[in-house]
Amino acid sequence: MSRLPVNEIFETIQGEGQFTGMPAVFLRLQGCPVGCPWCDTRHTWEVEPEHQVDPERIIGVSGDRPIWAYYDEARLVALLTDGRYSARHLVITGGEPCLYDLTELTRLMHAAGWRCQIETSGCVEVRCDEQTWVTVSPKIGMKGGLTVLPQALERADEIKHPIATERHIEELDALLADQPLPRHPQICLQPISTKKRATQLAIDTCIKRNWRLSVQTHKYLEID
Ligand SMILES: C[S@@+](CC[C@H](N)C(=O)[O-])C[C@H]1O[C@@H](n2cnc3c(N)ncnc32)[C@H](O)[C@@H]1O
Ligand SMILES: Nc1nc2[nH]cc(C(=O)O)c2c(=O)[nH]1
Ligand code: SF4
Ligand SMILES: [Mg+2]
Repeated sequence: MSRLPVNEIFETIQGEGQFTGMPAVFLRLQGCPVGCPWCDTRHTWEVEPEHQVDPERIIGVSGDRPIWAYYDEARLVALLTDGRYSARHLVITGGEPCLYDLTELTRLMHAAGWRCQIETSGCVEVRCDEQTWVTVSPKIGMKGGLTVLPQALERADEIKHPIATERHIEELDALLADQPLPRHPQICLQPISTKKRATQLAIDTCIKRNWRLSVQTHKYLEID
């Protein structure tokens, strides 16, 4: 068992990537050292002792707050499987969820009949059950000084790249040039912050390359 700092747990529709449209429970873990300038969850970056709260406080209420509570795997699995949720798809996101070893949590959730998906930058080693769907959103040259690891790209079931300019596409090409991808991940482009120009560039590039478009549908729908 280990202690995981949890920022929020809420049920919604997966808004991004290949599982777009899937009812899902989101488990957002606190802490991220990567430092993307356009990050839409900056409140998850720091794990500040003064922002620790009681575990009950972070359930079912979604919001951009830097609070977090410790949960161990047994308590999380008990909560997620006690009948309050209809979804059977768990999205583990953050912050950077792979700062933590997710092997036990994903193993227990698969044993309970759920599908697990991890959303990760790929900048730290991915530790999870073999059956887990891993979405790597590679981060290159961000201000935290980390960069995406070959281990994460090799584990990827999906590569979902946030883009705003041609440079982001060139960076992805360079990253994937000699990289083995044994799981043959689908490559998706995701426009940064639903910006019009970024979206048009993503559409044009996806058509040209036969890649997949991932728009953040929850932002258009104004849901969590
Ligand atoms: C908030 S991150 C958390 C998980 C992990 N740290 C990561 O970056 O994959 C979840 C997803 O949102 C994407 N994302 C974050 N901010 C975004 C933005 N402003 N526009 C588009 N995608 C964004 C990330 O690239 C990632 O795919
Ligand atoms: N609906 C919804 N879908 C999402 N897909 C990835 C998200 C994330 O923040 O990791 C996210 C999110 O925050 N909300
Ligand atoms: S890696 Fe993910 S959580 Fe961390 S700063 Fe980048 S988008 Fe935000
Ligand atoms: Mg989000």
